[in-house]
Amino acid sequence: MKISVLGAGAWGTALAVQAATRHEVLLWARDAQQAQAMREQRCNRRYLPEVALPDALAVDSDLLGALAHAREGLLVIATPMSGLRGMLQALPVDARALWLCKGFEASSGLLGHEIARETCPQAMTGVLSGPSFAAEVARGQPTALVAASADKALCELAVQAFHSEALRIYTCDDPVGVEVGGAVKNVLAIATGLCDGLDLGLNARAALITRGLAEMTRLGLALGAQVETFMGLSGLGDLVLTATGDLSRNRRVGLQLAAGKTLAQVLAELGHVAEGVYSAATVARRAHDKGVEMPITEAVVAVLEGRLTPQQAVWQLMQRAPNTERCG
Ligand SMILES: NC(=O)C1=CN([C@@H]2O[C@H](COP(=O)(O)OP(=O)(O)OC[C@H]3O[C@@H](n4cnc5c(N)ncnc54)[C@H](OP(=O)(O)O)[C@@H]3O)[C@@H](O)[C@H]2O)C=CC1
Ligand SMILES: O=C(CO)COP(=O)(O)O
Repeated sequence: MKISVLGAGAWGTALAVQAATRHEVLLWARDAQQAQAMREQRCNRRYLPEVALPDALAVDSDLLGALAHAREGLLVIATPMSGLRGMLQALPVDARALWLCKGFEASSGLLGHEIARETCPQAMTGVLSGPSFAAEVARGQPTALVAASADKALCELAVQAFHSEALRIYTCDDPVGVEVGGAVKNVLAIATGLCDGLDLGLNARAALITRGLAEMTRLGLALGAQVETFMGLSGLGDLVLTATGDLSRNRRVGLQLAAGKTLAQVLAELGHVAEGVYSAATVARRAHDKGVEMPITEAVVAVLEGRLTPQQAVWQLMQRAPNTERCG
């Protein structure tokens, strides 16, 4: 199959490296100099320096060429959420496209499938998500993902493209739930980073993950998702990975804020996108619009906006009135 991966950050590069062992893959970078450096060095030094690019993987900065390459195959959008709309607008009308980004678009407050409905309603689109640190996928370590779309044929195409000895691709007909899980887990990973950075202990971390999952589920249900999706790879699975794994950029944001750095310092040092930083306020707003309570998310927003210190946010959460445990 011909596949074009649009976006040459850590995740796009990792998936392109994996798929290039079995398919004709082209990796598109928007920066011509970066594309040239990757071709010459056979390595993405900026975003995934530890992994060699296979000879079979083509790298280019010509977007029209990349779209034409996968005309009959699969387009994979691997930009951050902020770049998704632009990519969807560039798609051919009958494209088959999956995006990898996890978040809400900060400017509109929309999820990927809502942006696709606005920009390319005739294309066959969906999302590929789940617990997957790029470096582990690029090294061929066992990973399970979920492809979600209203279009079953697109899910099957994702399986053909990426299912392999190292990567299991499950399919799902609940793109809303899969996208809510991917977006909210990033905010909760910041929360868990804050918690661990303040050395609050393992009990506190388990409580945050569990109550965070309840927040994610509540928002998802209000937006039309299916409850089981939150027990799956894109919900609980990705939440556990990102909240506990130090490879997570979102978790690292929380850890560094707890250590007393400013958000500007943390982002400057990170060198990669941390989607939770850009999605947190939208998650809180969409929850508010639906009358959904998300106290952990609101605490993260307050810390990111500098309205509360990490310690004050913890104090505020612990002062909440006793409540019945509801998991969704
Ligand atoms: N890394 C991971 O393990 C995983 C990441 N994801 C998700 O995938 C998405 C991408 O993450 P990741 O690859 O790690 O990010 P990185 O920070 O590693 O790289 C971002 C890449 O996107 C490019 N880019 C940024 N804005 C645009 C735009 N408007 N148009 C085109 N390209 C753009 C950057 O190019 P330039 O250098 O020119 O700025 C860079 O190549 C995120 O939403 C993330 O949540 C999902 C699963 C796993
Ligand atoms: O989504 C991811 C793993 O599934 C990557 O998480 P971070 O963006 O926090 O690194």
